[in-house]
Amino acid sequence: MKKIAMGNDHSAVEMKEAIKAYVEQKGYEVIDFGTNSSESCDYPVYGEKVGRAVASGEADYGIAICGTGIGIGLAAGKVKGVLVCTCSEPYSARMSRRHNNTNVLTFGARVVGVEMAKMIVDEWLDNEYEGGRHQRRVDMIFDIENK
Ligand SMILES: O=C[C@H](O)[C@H](O)[C@H](O)COP(=O)(O)O
Repeated sequence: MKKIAMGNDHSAVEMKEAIKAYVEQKGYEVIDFGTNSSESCDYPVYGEKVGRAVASGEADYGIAICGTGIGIGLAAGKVKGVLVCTCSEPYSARMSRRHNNTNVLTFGARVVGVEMAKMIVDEWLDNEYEGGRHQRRVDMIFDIENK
């Protein structure tokens, strides 16, 4: 069973619960890094946890949610080996898998509703990386990390 690391800040507890149930229903196991409280907290903590789980291989994919998806995505993307897709519509989610081989998806609980989030998650999880010419470009991104 493929594993998804999930993390979120205080703005996205309800969204996380809805998406967690949705991906479990799709057949994934979820590793939930929290937060599970609506008390104000700092999204970099949870972005890093998701990023590290994916980079280490503990999880196959990561889904991280904050108010906009931006801050938690910036944090997850600082972990070496992580490629983040922050998006608010399904087309970008789809293409980020097919062309960019992203391994962490983020979106904003204050930006999209649950049904749009499910569509984004579907496109992201149900599409495969195409490789080929795209691998050269993805390798170039990782080269930047090593400079
Ligand atoms: O990118 C950051 C996220 O959108 C946070 O969820 C947001 O900044 C939290 O804002 P506040 O502390 O006002 O709830």
